[in-house]
Amino acid sequence: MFLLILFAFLALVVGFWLVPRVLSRTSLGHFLLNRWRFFEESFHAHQFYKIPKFNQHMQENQVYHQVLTYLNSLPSAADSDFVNLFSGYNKSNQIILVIDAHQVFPDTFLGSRVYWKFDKDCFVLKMRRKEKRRILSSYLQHIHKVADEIEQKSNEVMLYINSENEPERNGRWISTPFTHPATIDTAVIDSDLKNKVKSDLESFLKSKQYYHRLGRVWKRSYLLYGPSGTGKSSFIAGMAKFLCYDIYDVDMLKITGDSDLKRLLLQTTSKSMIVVEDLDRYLAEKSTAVSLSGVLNFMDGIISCCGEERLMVFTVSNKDQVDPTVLRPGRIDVHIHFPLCDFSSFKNLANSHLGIKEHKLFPQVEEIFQTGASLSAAEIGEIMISNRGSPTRALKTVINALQTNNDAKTTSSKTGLIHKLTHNGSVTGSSGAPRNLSHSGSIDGLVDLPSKLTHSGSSRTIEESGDSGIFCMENMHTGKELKKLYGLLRNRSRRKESVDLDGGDAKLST
Ligand SMILES: Nc1ncnc2c1ncn2[C@@H]1O[C@H](COP(=O)(O)OP(=O)(O)OP(=O)(O)O)[C@@H](O)[C@H]1O
Ligand SMILES: [Mg+2]
Repeated sequence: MFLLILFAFLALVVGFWLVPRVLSRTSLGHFLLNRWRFFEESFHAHQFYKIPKFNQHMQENQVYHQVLTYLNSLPSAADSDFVNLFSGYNKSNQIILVIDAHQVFPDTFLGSRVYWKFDKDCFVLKMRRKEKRRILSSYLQHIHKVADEIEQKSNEVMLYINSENEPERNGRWISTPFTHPATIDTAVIDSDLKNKVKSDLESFLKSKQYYHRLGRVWKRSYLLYGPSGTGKSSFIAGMAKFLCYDIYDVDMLKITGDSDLKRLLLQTTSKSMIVVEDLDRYLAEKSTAVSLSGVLNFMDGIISCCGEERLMVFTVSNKDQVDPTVLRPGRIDVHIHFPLCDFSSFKNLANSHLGIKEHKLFPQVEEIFQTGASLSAAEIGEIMISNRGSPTRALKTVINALQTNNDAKTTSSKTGLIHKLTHNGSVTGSSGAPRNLSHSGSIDGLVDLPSKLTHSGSSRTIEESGDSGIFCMENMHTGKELKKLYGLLRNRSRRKESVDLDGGDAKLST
């Protein structure tokens, strides 16, 4: 009898305490649970919903994106057999879990169990047929809400670039998190101008009803114009971060024609910025397969209504050389001028780069600016970064570079060709058009139109310095050296062709 009681007691301990614990810690338990679920589920009739990544027009399906965000946040995603671990985009010490393909993710909503299966380009939702009327629509709304909240919290901006046109590829845009550190506030431009841009963007965000009442597409186009290295691209980054919009950076060289450009536009989403940099160069050189009319339709054609709440941003170095039809209101609503540095922007750069508000060399710098010398913020900024350990050396180098720029201008008025020292010490050549002397930065379309200003088209041309490679500014501090180099390069430039480096693609230009 005693043995029987002992045996019964042991059986109870094993049955109620040991077995569940062993099972919950072993893959056997996991296996049995899955089998049980499968068994139980097989008594119900199910409905399946497919959510493909792209629709029939190859546009990204927003529901797919939301489901992905939602599933990644579910505890069942972390518990699945395979999970991808990635480092955080903005915080490298953060680990992000991302679901893996071919896994099944159970979820419970309003007391019903549903299952998600994930394949590379498609999600499949499985739910009991008898429950679909009760939960489907509110479940999808729930996913939308949760995904929206997660995205708003993450504040993450994505950069999309267009790939080559490969028929077997689904969609042409390749995305990566956009982690550019520039903001509108870090741009060294007139602070009034910054505020005007910010309030223009803010009022755009609130204007959906207004645009629709007028029968207009809710979009706004910006033209950023000015010489190379004046901060146009960095400002675009700042605008995207300000709006929390994704950037679609259109590489016109990879587009095979007008209809290809339209297709690309169709594959963009709303709440985004479509960016075309150096538009003037593509149009002038005819280096893209897109025609002028293709560009005009892209900017303001009937197709531009697809995917509202959009900003289009174009950069050019010299807007006077762009066909006026490209610039008409509607195609371009706001013109922002990015001038070369003046003394005031130089002081802002000295403050941000060297941490100095005043210096005994400032009067000398001001004087040389007054003579008409000027360099881009990129050039002056780079000199300051290279010499940040010694503000005096940095200022002296800036003075020398400005002096050289001035000398070059004087010579160019005779020879018609300017050679100037760039930020990294290399020598640039640019067309000899006169540089403007207004440096305040201005915004047309919103306020005054600085149409009287003309700017030299300054494509960044780095001239090879022969055997020794590109000259480096860090090694040169005296005006004598700079002048010697300038003279040497002037002689060389008459004989040699130059290498045009732009966006990393080296291209010979003569
Ligand atoms: N106004 C500015 N304020 C702050 N930094 C600037 C400014 N202009 C240029 N820079 C700095 O110079 C570098 C080049 O700037 P950016 O690429 O934005 O110039 P860009 O006008 O787009 O030149 P490009 O026409 O050659 O593409 C960046 O590192 C940027 O931080
Ligand atoms: Mg740029």
